[in-house]
Amino acid sequence: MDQQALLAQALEARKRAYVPYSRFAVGAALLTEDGKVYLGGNIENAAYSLCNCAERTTIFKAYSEGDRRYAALAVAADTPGPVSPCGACRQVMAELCPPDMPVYLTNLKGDVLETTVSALLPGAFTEEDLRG
Ligand SMILES: O=c1ccn([C@H]2C[C@H](O)[C@@H](CO)O2)c(=O)[nH]1
Ligand SMILES: [Zn+2]
Repeated sequence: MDQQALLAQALEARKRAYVPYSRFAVGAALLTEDGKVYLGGNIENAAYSLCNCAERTTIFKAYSEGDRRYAALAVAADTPGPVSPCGACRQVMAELCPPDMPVYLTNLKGDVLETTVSALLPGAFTEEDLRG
């Protein structure tokens, strides 16, 4: 699956968002090394701090289904430029995805930014930092 197809899946995933509070739907599509695609949207809550981003919904879905090797992630939202994943999602990507994994960011206008997990969070806190 190429970049364009994965981005199309991320746009499709926006339909899975539950966003009664922000009305800001985000979609993410995670491609596994086996060629499977997991979709997820952001899931909000009346207790606002419990809102879960599309990126984490998708990565957690894949991980908890036993799919643990990922090839690429695409994210889509209605933003002026390519959507910018929040810090929490960058940290989760740094933990569960390969550092050089491509991340494709887009918006409804078709702007695309191709980056990587490590570029999104330089100097990430990792498991290694827990060793004294
Ligand atoms: O990259 C992002 C940025 C924001 N959100 C969600 C969180 C919240 O539900 C809404 C507004 O921040 O968008 C995502 O899902 N992904
Ligand atoms: Zn996030």
